[in-house]
Amino acid sequence: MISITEALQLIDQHAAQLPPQQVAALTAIGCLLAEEVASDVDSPPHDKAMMDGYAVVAADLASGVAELEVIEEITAGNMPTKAVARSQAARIMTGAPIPSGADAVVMIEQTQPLENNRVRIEATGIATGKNIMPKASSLACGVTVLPSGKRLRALEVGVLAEVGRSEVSVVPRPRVAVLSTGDELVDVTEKPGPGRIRNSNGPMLLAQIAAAGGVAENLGIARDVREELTEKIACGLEADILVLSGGVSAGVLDLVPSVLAQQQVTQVFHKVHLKPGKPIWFGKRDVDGKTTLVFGLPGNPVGSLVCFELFVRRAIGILAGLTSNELQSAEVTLAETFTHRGDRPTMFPARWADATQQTALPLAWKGSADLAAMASADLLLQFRAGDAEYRAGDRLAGLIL
Ligand SMILES: Nc1nc2c(c(=O)[nH]1)N[C@H]1C(S)=C(S)[C@@H](COP(=O)(O)OP(=O)(O)OC[C@H]3O[C@@H](n4cnc5c(N)ncnc54)[C@H](O)[C@@H]3O)O[C@H]1N2
Ligand code: MOO
Repeated sequence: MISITEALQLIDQHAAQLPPQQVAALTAIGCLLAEEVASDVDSPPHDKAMMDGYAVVAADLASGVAELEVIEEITAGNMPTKAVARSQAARIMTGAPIPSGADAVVMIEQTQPLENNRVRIEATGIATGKNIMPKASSLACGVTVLPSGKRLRALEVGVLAEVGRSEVSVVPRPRVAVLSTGDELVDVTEKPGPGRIRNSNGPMLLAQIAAAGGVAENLGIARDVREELTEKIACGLEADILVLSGGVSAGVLDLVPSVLAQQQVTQVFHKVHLKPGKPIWFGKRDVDGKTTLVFGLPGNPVGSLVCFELFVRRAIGILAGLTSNELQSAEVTLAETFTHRGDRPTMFPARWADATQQTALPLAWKGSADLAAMASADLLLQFRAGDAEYRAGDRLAGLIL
């Protein structure tokens, strides 16, 4: 059986960044930019008023007081039609182009309208450039605004819009299909009959995929029947990653590994020295230039959750172009003494013990099938194999949920 570290190394070896795709900028939040984006405009496109007021010749305000002739009104979106000469002013709104001849803007609050298109201004410190943003001072046409490799946030979508880009080339979100297997499973909408339980792993995995930046595809439930599994797995192999839940340990109905082998999925590893999640299966299919990574997650809900957070999330990250920095796990401090018993390294649910999320406390937890207790968990703490007493202040690897 391999270790968690070896399993992660194998995933790193077999997962590769997806080829870039042109997508709508609005759908690209969280994606890695796969091109250099340059501006096709100057920003601002003209010397622009930064205040509502009057465009003036600064020299007219040298004494701090002036009465000027108002020659026109310029609103944002319109071009001036007249030049401003000495002793003249143009009424101007924020964002509007500065008329030729004017070299400063006086705020409306420092002015008083007079009869016959005249204005009185009382304002000190009106020098050339006052309240004007020069053309192209934010961005010049042709200049790179976003480098390739930048992760897109909402603000980058704004920058893309400013430079006329509604579509952009990015490393796309991986498509991840989920198939829950097991005769005992009923859909969330059904009341389970005798011997049956609801399929909680399916919806949980779909939600985990979305949270990890993947595009989730629901393949529903497959019975432990070879034909049904074969058909649904074939469908799932169209995705970038296929995640199966259940049927990977050693039960009589655990058909998943053999159905995968039939469909040209090659096993990379089966079973990791880990609790919960030991029976995890990982493989890869390379057919006609199309690669699909396949994870068979243990059916026990916490095993499924943990294996997703440890392994599938990492694979999604690599396909989406995350850097090794972004893939790193956190280190946290144990808040109280804790004795851990077990023969496998264990991902143990814990909650934050302080508001600054520095120290953590393990929860009361009944093991791999106890999903309900997980609802109080903020993170998973990694304890090593073997019985050991940990002290308050000990540093442990933590996986934040
Ligand atoms: N002889 C062995 N038996 C088992 C081993 C082993 O190594 N040798 N490993 C144990 C461990 S650890 C786990 S975890 C489970 C994993 O088994 P499978 O992945 O084959 O999963 P199933 O047997 O189908 O189910 C296990 C458990 O989880 C429940 N389940 C399954 N799917 C769902 C779902 N979608 N939603 C909610 N709950 C689900 C299922 O009813 C079972 O109770 O094997 C141990 N046995
Ligand atoms: O390792 Mo299994 O996932 O306990 O329960």
